[in-house]
Amino acid sequence: MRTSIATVSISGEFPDKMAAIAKAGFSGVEIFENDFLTYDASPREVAQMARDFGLEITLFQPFRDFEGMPEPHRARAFERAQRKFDIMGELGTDLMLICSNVSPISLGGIDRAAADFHELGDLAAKHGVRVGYEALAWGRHINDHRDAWEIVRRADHRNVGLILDSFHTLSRKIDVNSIRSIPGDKIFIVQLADAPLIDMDLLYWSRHFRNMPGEGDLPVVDFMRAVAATGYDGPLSLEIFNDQFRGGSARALAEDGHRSLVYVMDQVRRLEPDIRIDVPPMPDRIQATGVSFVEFTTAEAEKDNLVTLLKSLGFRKTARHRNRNVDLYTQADIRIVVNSDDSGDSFAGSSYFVHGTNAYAYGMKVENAQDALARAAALDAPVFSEPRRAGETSVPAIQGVGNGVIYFLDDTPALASIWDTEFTPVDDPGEGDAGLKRIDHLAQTTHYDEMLTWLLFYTSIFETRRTPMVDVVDPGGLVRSQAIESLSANGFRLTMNGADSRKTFAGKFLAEGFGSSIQHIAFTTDDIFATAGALAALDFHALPISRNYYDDLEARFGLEPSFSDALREASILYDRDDNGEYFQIYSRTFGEGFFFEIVERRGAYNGYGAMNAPFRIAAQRRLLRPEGMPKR
Ligand SMILES: O=C(O)c1ccc(O)c(O)c1
Ligand SMILES: [Mg+2]
Repeated sequence: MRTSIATVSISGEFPDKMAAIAKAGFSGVEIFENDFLTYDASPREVAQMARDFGLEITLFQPFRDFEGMPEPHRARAFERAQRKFDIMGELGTDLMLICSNVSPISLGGIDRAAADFHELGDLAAKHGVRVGYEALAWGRHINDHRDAWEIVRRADHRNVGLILDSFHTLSRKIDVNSIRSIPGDKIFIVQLADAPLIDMDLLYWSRHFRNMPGEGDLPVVDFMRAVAATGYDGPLSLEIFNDQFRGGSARALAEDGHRSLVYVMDQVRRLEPDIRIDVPPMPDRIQATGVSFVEFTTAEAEKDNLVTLLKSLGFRKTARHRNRNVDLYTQADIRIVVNSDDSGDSFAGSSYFVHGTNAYAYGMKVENAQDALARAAALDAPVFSEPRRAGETSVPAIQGVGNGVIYFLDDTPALASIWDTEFTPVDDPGEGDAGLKRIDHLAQTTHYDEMLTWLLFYTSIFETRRTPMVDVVDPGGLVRSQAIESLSANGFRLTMNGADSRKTFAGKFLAEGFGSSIQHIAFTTDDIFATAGALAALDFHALPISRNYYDDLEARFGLEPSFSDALREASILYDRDDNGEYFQIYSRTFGEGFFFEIVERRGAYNGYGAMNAPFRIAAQRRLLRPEGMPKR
């Protein structure tokens, strides 16, 4: 598979862009003319730079307002083209993109445009180059790839072909199956971009909101299925105009881009088994069935706070690692590993050193851990391993958000028995159970501009879907929240919270913990009131919630006062929708803003209580104030 990306899609100066593009594994690059014009180097130097990075220049673009012009503009357009063809010779690329004319003085007319292209084809042939015609969704006369194809067909020149761009076709909801009847060898290059569904002007949407395939809402896979059916086997090139990306990390953007192309083609191959698709074979998206454990790294001197909190949640120390200063706390199907191993050769130790106490790793339950590793690796996820000591199992693992570790656990004997082979049981009666049953979800906090990266990471590797993004208002700014969840109930659930401002509660966590990581873990109970009672006996201190919240809740849902009193007394938050009910209790925070949540889902409630989040945040912020509560 030849992969390419336009220089506009990546932040930075020309050499930074090229370096990031090459490193992420692309075979080619589209030179966006403005990036070239504003960079102070000759075309030959740029050609050399691309060669040095091992990149083919797949396309030079865009050339604007060419076809259907009245004289003298028409003659000038040909002169301009000739100049660009000369530059292309020096750049060492043979393909130029001509986007459909937007000029108000352009005349229109399919045959006029075809005649212009035929003549341009002759000029291109003299220069040993080819031109491809792309219908901009907002083109003056041509805004549909079917019309662009008709012009190319009538131009009937071997140096003139069609360029397809998923955004222009999909933004106008043009039937992608119309692509299937175009000969593959007349499609000179295919550009791919996705975008979130936003109802706005097409040009503005295209220039500011495009994103990588799989990050948005457009059916890019259907588009590519149709392209694949034509027999097209040229480069797949990303062309992403995005305001946020312009200021993002070149390396991360290039990596996301490469992952998105591999992911698209993997899906196309599964949906079109009879078409040869050149993408490395890999297992299908991995079904995650839950979280088997979460591991905290901490230090001996610091672990008491965490352990006290765990005990107040009804956890009991049930085992200790045979070789290391690592304890296992359990309750029903929940395992919390507390790692204060400071022997110096462990990743846990270095994570503690950088971030302090944090939930740096978790174990994901999958059917086949090796398959999970293979798929993640094929999608460019960093494979994680560290030195093992005698008697320790190597668990397949990758690194994800904030370099945190995701271990894959399945039922093969070595992995299923790890808690027995690596740990020795401890006889600690504990102080009582709180009725917590399993991990409902993990919540990862990231910088807002990393959210798309991690959404793509999770949805491309695992069989998950993302829920719509919700805005959570924190008095210090907006936090955007989106969940990633398995398609089956009781599978894997994770929420991502993206913070822009360090004045938000989530933003403070990022700033003080030095980066993205798990900020909270939610456990399930089957009986929230019984759990609240048990927690009180364990000296657990729930996050206190304001009285105003309960007054509003009662009014909003028409609750019985006795019911809302019971919620208030136990500091339980409540939500309800057509599917069922949701109850939440939060712990107070520890460390740099980490906390636990306990939830009960009744009926088929499938959300995360988003409307309660501002109340939770306000309560957490109140506790952050040194005096606790404002003076009256
Ligand atoms: O927004 C534009 O002008 C523009 C230019 C070139 C392209 O290939 C494209 O898809 C859009
Ligand atoms: Mg384009």
